[in-house]
Amino acid sequence: MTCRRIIGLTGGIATGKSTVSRYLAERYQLPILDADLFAREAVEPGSPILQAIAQRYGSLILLPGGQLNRAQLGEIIFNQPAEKAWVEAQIHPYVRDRFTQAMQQFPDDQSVVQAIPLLFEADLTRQVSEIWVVTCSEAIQRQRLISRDRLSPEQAQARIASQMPLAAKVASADVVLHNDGDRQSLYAQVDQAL
Ligand SMILES: CC(C)(COP(=O)(O)OP(=O)(O)OC[C@H]1O[C@@H](n2cnc3c(N)ncnc32)[C@H](O)[C@@H]1O)[C@@H](O)C(=O)NCCC(=O)NCCS
Ligand SMILES: Nc1ncnc2c1ncn2[C@@H]1O[C@H](COP(=O)(O)OP(=O)(O)OP(=O)(O)O)[C@@H](O)[C@H]1O
Repeated sequence: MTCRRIIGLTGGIATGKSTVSRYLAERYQLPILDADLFAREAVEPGSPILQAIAQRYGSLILLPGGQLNRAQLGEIIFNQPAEKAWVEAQIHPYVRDRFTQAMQQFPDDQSVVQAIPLLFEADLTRQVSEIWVVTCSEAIQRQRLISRDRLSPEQAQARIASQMPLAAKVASADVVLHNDGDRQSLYAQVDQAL
């Protein structure tokens, strides 16, 4: 019998998922598969998905080097739900396939962390064996988002509002990590959960 754990790590935007996954990788040597990285891969220059995006929004959605202008696409999708749905319909199937493919490289008994911001929204909960939700108060979330991504309060609010409410994610979690304090307090909760 294997005692493999496939940890689905999620939470709200800027609540601390990457901080937890970095710690799990460094302290416990757990492999991390990151949906945000796969989603970036999906829109690399030359990819059919980036071509479809440029066709829909015009070439101004591309930077001079041909890369996606992420700030501009963010402005579109976090303010227009129908465009968010269209972009997700392009990118999510690619991300799903990448998870399936990436999992094949691990032996059956290897525990793995899947960091997926939209674990619930994209209905990916069945591919993990337990769900960890990183949460914090909305005031702290907004402040961390504004400082990290240099957003206005309105932009930060639109991004937070575009996700399922954090309380609903917390209610469906197997493990809840409260990230209102310092990093050491967050790491202590991770140690406990493992
Ligand atoms: C809009 C984009 C270009 C903004 O890029 P940017 O570099 O500013 O942010 P980044 O990709 O690092 O994402 C930061 C965070 O935003 C949140 N977020 C990203 N996409 C979404 C979305 N579709 N819905 C809600 N929240 C989202 C997540 O919490 C994520 O961790 C980018 O997020 C994107 O391509 N999103 C659509 C693809 C997607 O759904 N990705 C989520 C993982 S599958
Ligand atoms: N306990 C903490 N104390 C202070 N700063 C923190 C703490 N936890 C996270 N941060 C900072 O808050 C910001 C958001 O954290 P992080 O990038 O880990 O969130 P995330 O959930 O991965 O975000 P996203 O959904 O946007 O990918 C980062 O700048 C990070 O350094």
